[in-house]
Amino acid sequence: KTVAIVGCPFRGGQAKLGVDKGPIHLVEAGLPEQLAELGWKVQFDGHHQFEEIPTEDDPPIGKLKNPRSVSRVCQAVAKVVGEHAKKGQLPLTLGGDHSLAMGTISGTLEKYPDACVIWVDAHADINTAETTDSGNIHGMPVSFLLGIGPKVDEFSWVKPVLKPHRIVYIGLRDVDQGERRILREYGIKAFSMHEVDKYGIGRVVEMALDHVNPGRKLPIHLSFDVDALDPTVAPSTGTPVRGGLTFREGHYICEAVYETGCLVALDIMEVNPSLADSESAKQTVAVGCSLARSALGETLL
Ligand SMILES: CN[C@](CCCC[B-](O)(O)O)(CCN1CCCCC1)C(=O)O
Ligand SMILES: [Mn+2]
Ligand SMILES: [Mn+2]
Ligand SMILES: [Mn+2]
Repeated sequence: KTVAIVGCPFRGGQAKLGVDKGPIHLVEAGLPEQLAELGWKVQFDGHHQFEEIPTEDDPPIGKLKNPRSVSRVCQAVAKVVGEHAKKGQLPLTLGGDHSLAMGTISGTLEKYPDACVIWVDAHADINTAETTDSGNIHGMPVSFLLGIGPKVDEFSWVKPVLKPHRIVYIGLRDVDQGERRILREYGIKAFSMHEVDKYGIGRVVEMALDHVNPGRKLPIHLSFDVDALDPTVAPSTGTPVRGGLTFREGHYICEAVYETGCLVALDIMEVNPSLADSESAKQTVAVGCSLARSALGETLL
């Protein structure tokens, strides 16, 4: 089986410099070789070069920042991920900020329209053009994929391919008021850190899978934002929030998803190697690599 590494050095969905260097550091840390070690055929045709749209040519649309750049890059990513999936490969997208998931999930659902999404994150990333306060599109990809909120012409290429009952969240602990309303209104299932504490990660993952993939028959797209982990575990990321998943809880999710045999696509997002001292940056990159390995079959015994 082939894993196709899609390196996406992109930071337009948010304001901090450095998250575009995430893919470069993950690859330099040896991720391709580590996956080959696991028995995967690894295809990595170099990081994708996205031509930058100069900021003066990409003024905000309403509150949305860098809209044209985000849209263009995500559309390119959707094509690339879709192509790899159609070739029967498993696309592993390395971010870059989480706005990229608009592209990756669009690509996956083109090949696997029934795929379900497991979204591991401190945040719901479901703000609409109306509810966002930051205008940072990395806080919005899920709303575009669901086709909810006011239409934004720039993003008309994003089709409403995702259904509310086909996504489940694990790790939420920083959800805006507008997002809480949307989660309730659309009946979207979310296991926050409260549920992780209450039931334990094993039960939470089982309940999450039972919700989106009851017979374990549907393909799974796992979109992992490293800020789901506690900042002591993954410090070098743009929007850290205390009270997150332990190293083991994060890896358990990946191991359990792999065990279903349903994984068809994986995103490792929001690794920003420039936000902390080099030790913490290295630690965060190493965690990104080990999460990917666990989701792709690495076991402890
Ligand atoms: C919770 N929503 C935030 C963060 C989105 C994080 C995106 B991710 O990809 O890293 O998950 C924060 C919105 N504001 C809340 C009030 C204080 C300032 C930030 C947003 O900008 O929409
Ligand atoms: Mn490629
Ligand atoms: Mn996110
Ligand atoms: Mn997040």
